[in-house]
Amino acid sequence: MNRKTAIRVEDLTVAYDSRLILEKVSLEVTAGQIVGFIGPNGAGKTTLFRALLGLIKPIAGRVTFFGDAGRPNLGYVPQQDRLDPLYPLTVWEVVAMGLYRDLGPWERLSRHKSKVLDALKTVRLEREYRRKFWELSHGQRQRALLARALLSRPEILFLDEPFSGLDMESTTLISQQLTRLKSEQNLTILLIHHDLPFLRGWADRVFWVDNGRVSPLT
Ligand SMILES: Nc1ncnc2c1ncn2[C@@H]1O[C@H](COP(=O)(O)OP(=O)(O)OP(=O)(O)O)[C@@H](O)[C@H]1O
Repeated sequence: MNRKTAIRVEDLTVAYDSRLILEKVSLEVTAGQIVGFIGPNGAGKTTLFRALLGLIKPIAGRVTFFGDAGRPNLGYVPQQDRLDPLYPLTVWEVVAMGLYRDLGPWERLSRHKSKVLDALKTVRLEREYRRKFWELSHGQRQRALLARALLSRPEILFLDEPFSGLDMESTTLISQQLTRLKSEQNLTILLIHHDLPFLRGWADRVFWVDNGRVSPLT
């Protein structure tokens, strides 16, 4: 494996209680690629992402990043329905959370205003920043969550159904931004999406998740 392999998964097995969800999954993701995951509801796509992110402990197997260089900075945009709807934060505050990892203990967020503003501009939300996050449309919220993830400068970005419920305009905006980040910053992007023709046309590779297995479609 060389630096060009962003993620290497070997014989990954994940279970909830005693129920096997993923069984001996092996795959590789090349750095700087957009990789789609598709499969039936409940097949284990989110579980795969959570295991790769280190949020669930697998019962067996190994995940290595960039030739075993330790855990890189991983960005994650979960499905919106898994967020806490009571969050009373503004759009600005939600996006600025992407900076927390970089801030020193006494450093003030206000020093980084321009970074937050740039991130908001990337997803065309610069005029919405004072609004409450939960007052935004679904598509605008998705864009804010992407801006938050990008602000943390991930080396690998995981997106769980980033286009679900989005209109054409937001889908096009987000997919164009992701393609740009891939080309300009060699960002590795993994996403779950249910539209196979779209994935075939846009992603570099597509994996099918079903029956505990993950197999390449393209
Ligand atoms: N925390 C949990 N505890 C127990 N079972 C779980 C947990 N999370 C998910 N599951 C179960 O594991 C299976 C895989 O769920 P997962 O969310 O990974 O599927 P998915 O492919 O992402 O589905 P969808 O396309 O519907 O989002 C499902 O049967 C689900 O009910």
